[in-house]
Amino acid sequence: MIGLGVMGRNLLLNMADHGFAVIGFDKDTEKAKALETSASAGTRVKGVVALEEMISQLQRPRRVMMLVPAGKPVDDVLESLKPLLEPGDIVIDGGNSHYTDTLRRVTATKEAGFHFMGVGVSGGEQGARTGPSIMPGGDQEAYAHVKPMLEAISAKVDGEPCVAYLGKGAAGHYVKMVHNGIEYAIMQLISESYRLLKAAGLDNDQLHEVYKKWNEGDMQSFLLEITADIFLQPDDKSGLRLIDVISDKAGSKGTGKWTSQDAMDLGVPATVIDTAVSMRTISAFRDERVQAAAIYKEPKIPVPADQQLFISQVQDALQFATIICYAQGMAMLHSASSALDMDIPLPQALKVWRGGCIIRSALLGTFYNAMQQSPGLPNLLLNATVADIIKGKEHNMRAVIVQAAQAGLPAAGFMAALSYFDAYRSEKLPTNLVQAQRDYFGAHTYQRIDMPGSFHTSWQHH
Ligand SMILES: NC(=O)C1=CN([C@@H]2O[C@H](COP(=O)(O)OP(=O)(O)OC[C@H]3O[C@@H](n4cnc5c(N)ncnc54)[C@H](OP(=O)(O)O)[C@@H]3O)[C@@H](O)[C@H]2O)C=CC1
Ligand SMILES: O=C(CO)[C@H](O)[C@H](O)COP(=O)(O)O
Repeated sequence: MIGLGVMGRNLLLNMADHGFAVIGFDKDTEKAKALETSASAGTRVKGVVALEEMISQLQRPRRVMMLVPAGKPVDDVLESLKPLLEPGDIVIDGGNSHYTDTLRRVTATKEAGFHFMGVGVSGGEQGARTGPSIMPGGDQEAYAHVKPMLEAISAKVDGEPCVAYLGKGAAGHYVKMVHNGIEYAIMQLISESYRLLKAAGLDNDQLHEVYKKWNEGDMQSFLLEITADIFLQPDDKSGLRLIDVISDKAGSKGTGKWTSQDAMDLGVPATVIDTAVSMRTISAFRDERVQAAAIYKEPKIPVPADQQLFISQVQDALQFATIICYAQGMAMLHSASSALDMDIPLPQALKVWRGGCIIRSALLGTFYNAMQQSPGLPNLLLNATVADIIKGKEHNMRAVIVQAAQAGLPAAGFMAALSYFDAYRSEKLPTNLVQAQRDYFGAHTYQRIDMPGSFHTSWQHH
């Protein structure tokens, strides 16, 4: 393992726990030593400070994994490995690399004679240590060599490993990118639900109870579970709850933005993901928001007095919108699979996400069944079971948006989800007017509903 940070160190110790003899490389002697001291008793873990020493001790074909920051560090590691590797050796990039970088590296390393695989890993620190969700793609021959180990260290759901071969080329990193886009979107929706519930008067203890209860039902998910926990965390510096002293400026490393950018390139609407990315961006404009808050006062319409009813409406709205996030992400994978020649097995991607990863949720079982029934399904919203859930939540979704809009509470993610739904389920959209406008000013032509072909009109000024 190259890169003994949060993910690399924990994943390596996980491998050791499953009986594999492992070596970790770090330039820093202390970090290399710390790896050995943190290993479980009886495991075979070695920390080294020279890459040559690590490579020379590996069995052939050598299996080298890196978990370093995306971008230049991955290229640097590859450069330093090149003179040390032999034909047939396997290099795995387990980080959040952009899939186009992975494609470039696959080609470059093939010329050098060794295998390069992009493998998405999700689960954070704890998941890496005890069982992450793993998304491999690319070279099938190389995958056969690492499959037993990846299956051993992955999370398990109903005894099945949360790892599967997810397609050609950079499919592993592509699926991980979309996973992160969905992650951004669901986190945004949960944060909006938090804002709405706070406006209805809930304190941190009540918020904890609400999210805990939601997490016990059919909405069960990792993100709801940690959300419930967050409201109870005390702050040792202020004596307040930690959530109340955390700045509202949210950071990001880019995978959500990449998902949105790629959705645009593919021509697949991923509006909740786009909104989540934009909302993180607007969160960074703190100074301007403070100025704007002084100019534009919140409307004086409170959210309704019936707190229990409102909580149940928000619960339904959150589930409705969360389903839309998965539907948009899966529609993207459906399209990318053929457009980018990756042959992504969509049911397998859902199966891999059922455990270990940040977006794991009880809903994944329903989605997996939907995709198993019809693997070519372009959108989860077209599945009958999913449609029944959506129809059951639709009324409350609308009710929450009306109340959020009247109270002046930001709920862009919820609104994006409903707007997408309303457009997707519309047999007729008003975009006939857009076509007329394009032809009017730019002679871009239009199609008619009553006969085939392209038409242009010399539009009259009236
Ligand atoms: N943290 C998370 O929850 C998740 C992270 N990821 C992805 O996994 C990758 C690693 O993330 P994470 O473990 O959190 O990051 P960390 O910053 O914790 O660790 C990165 C490690 O890479 C090492 N490193 C950096 N540059 C080089 C280099 N050129 N050569 C050798 N080693 C290098 C660092 O060493 P040093 O400290 O000495 O510089 C450090 O040990 C990233 O791509 C990240 O996006 C994926 C899933 C979840
Ligand atoms: O890949 C992950 C989880 O699946 C990482 O935690 C990722 O870094 C989160 O993205 P960001 O830092 O942009 O919020």
